[in-house]
Amino acid sequence: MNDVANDLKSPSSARSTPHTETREFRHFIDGAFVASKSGRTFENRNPVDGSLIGQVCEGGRAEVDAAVAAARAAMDGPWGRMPVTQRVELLYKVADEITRRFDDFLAAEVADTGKPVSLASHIDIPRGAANFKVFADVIKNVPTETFEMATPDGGSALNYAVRVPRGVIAVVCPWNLPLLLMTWKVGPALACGNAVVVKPSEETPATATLLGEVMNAVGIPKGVYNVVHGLGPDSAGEFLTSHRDVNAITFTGETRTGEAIMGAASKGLRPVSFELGGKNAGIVFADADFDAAVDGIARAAFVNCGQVCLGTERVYVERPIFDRFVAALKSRAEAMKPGLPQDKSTGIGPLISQEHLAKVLSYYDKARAEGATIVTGGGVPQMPDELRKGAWVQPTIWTGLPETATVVREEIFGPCCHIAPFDSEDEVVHLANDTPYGLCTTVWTTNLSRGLRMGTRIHVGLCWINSWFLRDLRTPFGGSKQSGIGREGGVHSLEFYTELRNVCVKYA
Ligand SMILES: NC(=O)C1=CN([C@@H]2O[C@H](COP(=O)(O)OP(=O)(O)OC[C@H]3O[C@@H](n4cnc5c(N)ncnc54)[C@H](O)[C@@H]3O)[C@@H](O)[C@H]2O)C=CC1
Ligand SMILES: O=C(O)/C=C/C=C(\O)C(=O)O
Repeated sequence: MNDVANDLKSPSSARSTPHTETREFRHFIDGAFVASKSGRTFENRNPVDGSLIGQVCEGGRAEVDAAVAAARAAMDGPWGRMPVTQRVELLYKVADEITRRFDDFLAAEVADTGKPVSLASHIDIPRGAANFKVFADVIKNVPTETFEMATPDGGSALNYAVRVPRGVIAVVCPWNLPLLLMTWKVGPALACGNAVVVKPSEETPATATLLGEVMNAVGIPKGVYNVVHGLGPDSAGEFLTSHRDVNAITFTGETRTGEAIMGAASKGLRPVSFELGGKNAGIVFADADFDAAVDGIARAAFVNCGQVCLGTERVYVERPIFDRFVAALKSRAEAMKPGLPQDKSTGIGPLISQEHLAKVLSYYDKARAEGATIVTGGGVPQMPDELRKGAWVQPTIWTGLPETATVVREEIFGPCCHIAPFDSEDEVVHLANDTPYGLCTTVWTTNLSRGLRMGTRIHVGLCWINSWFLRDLRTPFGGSKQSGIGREGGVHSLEFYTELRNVCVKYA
């Protein structure tokens, strides 16, 4: 899926699931782990077997106020005056400490999500470290503009731009790639000199909490990185995004949640950066390298149990290879063995929760009711007794549905896809673009001209040709239409996490 951090260490072991110990997940505010004033908590359960991992403190207005105040104080303290070179050194240390504690992060992420160790150890945790290193390098190397001008009195003036941090950034996170997506925001925010208040998903509190230990260990000043746990509406998420002393909000998650957060951000006119839902098309032309295309689409549809916003739930295959492609993808889906995260043979983990399982299964039912041919899957796999309470679901492939069918229109966020045949490039461009979303696409062809054309014709923020989820963190990342607002990555992140101030110096 992603090889950006292949140089980073792989784990030797990971704590096994199911869990026998439980623990408490506290907020991390002003450099200290604290419980909620209200004493309210909610459960964190392991989706592999439904076992209790621990209790999570539910933040209210008091915790959000305290975290935002700590972040503001950090901006007014040594952090706000720290030279960029010193900040960069600290961020390298954060990355190194994540790598040193690789096994702890891996165990925490795997317990929260149930995803296979093989996946989390190659994607989630290495990217958690890389997100700090890359943005430390970006901020160190980025120039700003200067303009010299003549003044009316015959003198001169020098204009130069400086990048200043925005201030306190709210970072609202999803559960599908918890450490990766949280640090994708926290890395550049801190590199740019901001302070953050993170609201992790209620489903995955662990790695954001663990990062608090890392921040203290390497000497990030207190108040620079804060975490408040809680839910969304009428809880920490809403309280944070509507807090008047937050200067900007960055969010990854569902489009409807993005709309709610945008409403909150409009009070006080705070800028937002949103990466939202998708209904991404995978397109396979008859001239594609067949095996590579099957491999790419299998990953795009099923990896992380289909819980990737960049995933492919609509596949269009050129008619001459349609039947062969459907058969090959069916074999790939059926070879994905569900099982314990640490088992090397495990090909697919559970969904994140019983609630999400119910949602995905409701789409499986709708597909059946609307007349789909179920090529494979369509239900829940047989699991051994000790895993029966897990959120397991079968990878599923449908054919035969019209473009108006619910599972062809709506984001499911499960390991499933509908495959339809097409007959021409114009037809497939129309089909791919016929959605309110516009996050990404993956196109498979050996015709170079066609590949280049597709790069301009599909209305998305990200277009992969003969690849999928191949990431260079310097590139612009984000969605078009209802899939997002803004771009992050490389210097584009700086556009969101800093403001450019022009300084005009008049001289004789
Ligand atoms: N990366 C993506 O694009 C993701 C998309 N999803 C989609 O969203 C669906 C629902 O999953 P959720 O985790 O419930 O996503 P969500 O968008 O509701 O939640 C994401 C984050 O936003 C917070 N949040 C929710 N409502 C909020 C509000 N009104 N104000 C401030 N913060 C709020 C949540 O607590 C969580 O931290 C999934 O079934 C999937 O379809 C979910 C996770 C990631
Ligand atoms: O590589 C990234 O930065 C992000 C990848 C995936 C998502 O954004 C997502 O699934 O939400």
